[in-house]
Amino acid sequence: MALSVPLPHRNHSQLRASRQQWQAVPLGRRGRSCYFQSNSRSNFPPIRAAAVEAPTFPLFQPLQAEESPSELEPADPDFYKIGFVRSMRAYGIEFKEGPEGFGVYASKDVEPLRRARVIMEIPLELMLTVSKKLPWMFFPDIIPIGHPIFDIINSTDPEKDWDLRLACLLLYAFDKQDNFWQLYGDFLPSADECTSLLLATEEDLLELQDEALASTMRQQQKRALEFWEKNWHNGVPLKIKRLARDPERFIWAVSVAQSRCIDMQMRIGALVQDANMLIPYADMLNHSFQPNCFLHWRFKDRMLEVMINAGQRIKKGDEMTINYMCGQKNNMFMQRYGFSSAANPWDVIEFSGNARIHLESFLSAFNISGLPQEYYHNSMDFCDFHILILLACENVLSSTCLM
Ligand SMILES: C[S@@+](CC[C@H](N)C(=O)[O-])C[C@H]1O[C@@H](n2cnc3c(N)ncnc32)[C@H](O)[C@@H]1O
Repeated sequence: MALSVPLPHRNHSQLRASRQQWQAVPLGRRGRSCYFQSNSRSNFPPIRAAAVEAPTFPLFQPLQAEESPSELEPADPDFYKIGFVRSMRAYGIEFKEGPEGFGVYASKDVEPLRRARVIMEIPLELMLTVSKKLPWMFFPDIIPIGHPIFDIINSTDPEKDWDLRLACLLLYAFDKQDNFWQLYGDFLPSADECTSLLLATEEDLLELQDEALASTMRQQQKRALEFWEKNWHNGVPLKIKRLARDPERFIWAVSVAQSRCIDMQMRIGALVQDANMLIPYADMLNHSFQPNCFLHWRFKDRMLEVMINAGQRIKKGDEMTINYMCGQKNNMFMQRYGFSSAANPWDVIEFSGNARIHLESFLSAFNISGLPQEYYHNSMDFCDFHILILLACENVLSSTCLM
């Protein structure tokens, strides 16, 4: 898809206003402190595009400054407590909430080590897991045999409907007495806080100014709505009805599934299965194209570990991040997570003209002493414009250029 980066500028205040209808969904982040009450929920822009106004040539604009630590609020102590009593462990990190929702931050300096270092341990029992292929396997096995939610899950398309299955499991977990997710659900973003475009109104979608993306999202909304209508009709038993009394609740659950699911392999006995997982606490890690952390299974102890990349120096207050999707353009990030990034190295500007930029001038502006051979145009003095745009991204500069 010939999508340019950044995505077109959007008017967030208009978007917020048009999202009010979704606020009826009951779940919301518990213990939201005075900071948020006084600043209102509109601290969460509903849809985040990478775009900022770009009146001048974007190559020479500095990247936007990081969120200032002073805007972050510590997570409610209950957020830790509910996990700690179930053997979730966190080392040298803290969870904080800011205008862009929750994130994970270093609570102390970390010197670079030759080996990766653990910052979170999350027991398998706390995760919600559905195998990717038939026969559907759930872990933990919370659905009793014969429960009608299993028939609903069974009616999904094995190839395409992973998000609907996970949403059903999540809604079931919220309803199950004493299930961990009843407590953890209080810390998930509510419908007006969630950036997923599944929750966007038609007005929001029109403002995307990306007809292909808007049309994909309309189809996804229709698919989720039709699924709810088919399975939550008047005749269903109360134990199904109460899981999602209205379509908004179901579509919210699908958006949580889409924006928080991690695809991993899990091992049950000798069997290794591809699975879709909702992993509490690890799902508070935000995305970066230059992540300082990664996820790692310790099968023996049925633990998922979040680890700091080997050799990484981390300063107290730094955000810990993982890479959600490698090699995907911004339209995919918007579709799945509701944000895009000007720093996405996989999004190139399609440039159809034959303009070239004088290489010497460009290189000296960036203090670069040379480029790999394949980046040069026919003549050694000029370089394609789109290559220069790419090189302006920090990622590419650090990995390809001889600075
Ligand atoms: C897995 S959750 C991460 C935790 C999330 N911040 C929260 O408050 O629950 C993914 C969501 O976080 C937000 N997010 C993560 N990384 C981001 C980034 N680099 N830029 C903007 N939003 C991001 C988006 O709303 C995305 O849908």
